[in-house]
Amino acid sequence: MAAMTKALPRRLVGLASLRAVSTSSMDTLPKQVKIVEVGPRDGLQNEKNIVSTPVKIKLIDMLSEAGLSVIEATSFVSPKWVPQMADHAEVLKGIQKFPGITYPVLIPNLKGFEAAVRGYILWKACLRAFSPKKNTISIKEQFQGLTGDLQRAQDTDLIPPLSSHRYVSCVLGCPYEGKISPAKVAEVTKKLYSMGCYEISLGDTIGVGTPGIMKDMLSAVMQEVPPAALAVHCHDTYGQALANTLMALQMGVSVVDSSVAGLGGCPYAQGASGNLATEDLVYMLEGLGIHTGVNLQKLLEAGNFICQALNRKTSSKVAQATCKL
Ligand SMILES: CC(C)(COP(=O)([O-])OP(=O)([O-])OC[C@H]1O[C@@H](n2cnc3c(N)ncnc32)[C@H](O)[C@@H]1OP(=O)([O-])[O-])[C@@H](O)C(=O)NCCC(=O)NCCSC(=O)C[C@@](C)(O)CC(=O)[O-]
Repeated sequence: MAAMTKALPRRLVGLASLRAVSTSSMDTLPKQVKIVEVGPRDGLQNEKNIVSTPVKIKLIDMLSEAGLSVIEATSFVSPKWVPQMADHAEVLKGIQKFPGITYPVLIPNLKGFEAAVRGYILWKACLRAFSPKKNTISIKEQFQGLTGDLQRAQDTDLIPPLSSHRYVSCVLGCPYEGKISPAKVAEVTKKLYSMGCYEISLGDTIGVGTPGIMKDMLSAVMQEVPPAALAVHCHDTYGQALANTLMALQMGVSVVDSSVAGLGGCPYAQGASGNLATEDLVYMLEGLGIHTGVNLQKLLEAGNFICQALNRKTSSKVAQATCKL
């Protein structure tokens, strides 16, 4: 505790007083959590005004300096649908590649993969459920497309089968279908796991879940897939993102997606608001004595930088609280 207090400026030392908590429900928490920072991609993709490439690069560099070990840098998607990500190649070229930090990119199809192989680091793909033209296709059809694309990409020898990280979206509620059965999420997740995905991120894309729904969903998924292969990705539409994430941590998940300043929202999911703010996640984890490797002060600076560039207020409660102190 002393080390953490020393590293924090005075206005953040309130953290230390939160660290003593140890109840039986907290005993199941992981000792270390890997935070996947999705701000530069999931966070910015929803911004109507195009953010300049140098600003994106500076943001990613600041996040790297804050100690985040995984930063989703951009996406190789259709610029027709998501113009904000059209500068993907320039962003990847411009960022400082810090040793030990990975900069995954989101790739929805073979076209994106082919565009990305020139300079990118990790294969990351999402189910194509949110394209306006594709939202009526069945999960079976999506799998047929994904299996074909993944196979063709692997045939190039550029990616090993196990380097695939995937998203399953709308796991706690869907803008088209409403309630989603935990058994269905388990079925889809199991299929991805059996295809060799090393990490499957379960997304509450529209942020409608509550901890009880998260618990039911994860209980079903964990019958099929080990917690070590799971991540959670919570949006904060109803203010439940942190509580839902805590439930997942208590159930053994140790990889969490979040976004600096709580930026974000899916352009194809009506009503979806920002992601869980990374600052709030780090504050909670440090308060619980869970190691993140993130310097909260530097993270707050990165959040401040991007909020100024976007001319908007942060959605992070921690950032709001500390700027008042
Ligand atoms: C879904 C697809 C791939 C279907 O792509 P498609 O099957 O080719 O169909 P399309 O009609 O949408 O294609 C439109 C045009 O885009 C081109 N195109 C197609 N793919 C690419 C590509 N990779 N790079 C560059 N161009 C591309 C394609 O060739 C075509 O060009 P045209 O023939 O009209 O000249 C496409 O519509 C697309 O890229 N849409 C955007 C998808 C996207 O970015 N969604 C948001 C990410 S999901 C998310 O944020 C949720 C998540 C992951 O964070 C977790 C959560 O919260 O749950």
